[in-house]
Amino acid sequence: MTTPSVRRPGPASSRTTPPEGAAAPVATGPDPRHTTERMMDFQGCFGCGADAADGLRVAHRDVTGHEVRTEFTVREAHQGAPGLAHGGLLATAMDETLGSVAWHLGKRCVTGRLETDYLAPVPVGGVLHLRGWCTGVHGRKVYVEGEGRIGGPDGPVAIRAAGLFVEVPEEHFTRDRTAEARPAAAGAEG
Ligand SMILES: CCCCCCCCCC(=O)SCCNC(=O)CCNC(=O)[C@H](O)C(C)(C)COP(=O)(O)OP(=O)(O)OC[C@H]1O[C@@H](n2cnc3c(N)ncnc32)[C@H](O)[C@@H]1OP(=O)(O)O
Repeated sequence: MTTPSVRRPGPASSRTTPPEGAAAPVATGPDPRHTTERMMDFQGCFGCGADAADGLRVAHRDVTGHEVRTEFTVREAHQGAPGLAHGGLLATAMDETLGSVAWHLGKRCVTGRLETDYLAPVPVGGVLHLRGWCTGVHGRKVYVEGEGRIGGPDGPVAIRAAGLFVEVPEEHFTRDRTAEARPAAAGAEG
């Protein structure tokens, strides 16, 4: 008797697949991280920032065209089950990598949607080799896919992902959101 193979579709759903008419990825300007002093000085990112004491310290290794390579070293503090990386943190490392693809294309983006498939556990002490690439651009929407491999850049795939990143103005990061963050008044409609 042959064992039926498990069907593993690609990571992208209809919401993370570029629609008909989407443009091929082309850089439309400099990386917005390098265009203002505020961004150039910013090291607080939980994904990659040197000033984020408890951050993941995802290391950006290489950019080729619309493809980015990073590495995430899994430490004890990143455990979910004993000895293994927490899936949410692996998704964060992937978010960092895929988001960076959009920024390298000159697009100041935030994550609108992130989809992940977990194919193999990632052990503490291991290095996840991540790769993200753009699959298309449609208006403000940047479509990105990625994978993370263990044991080396050509090792087995442990995680796959697809994301939709949405371009926002600089004001998205500078606006005073204090009032929005306050608890809603008692009796107010949600
Ligand atoms: C320092 C640099 C670091 C670089 C790496 C960064 C990695 C980390 C990235 C992050 O963690 S970002 C933080 C997490 N994400 C957020 O906080 C985003 C919160 N959401 C929003 O702010 C807004 O919902 C958003 C800006 C995404 C969209 O709101 P808008 O009012 O600007 O636009 P709109 O809602 O009209 O959506 C624009 C288009 O995107 C589509 N869209 C938005 N969210 C979607 C979604 N979730 N699924 C599918 N489509 C979506 C939407 O349908 C629409 O499509 P069309 O143009 O075809 O009409």
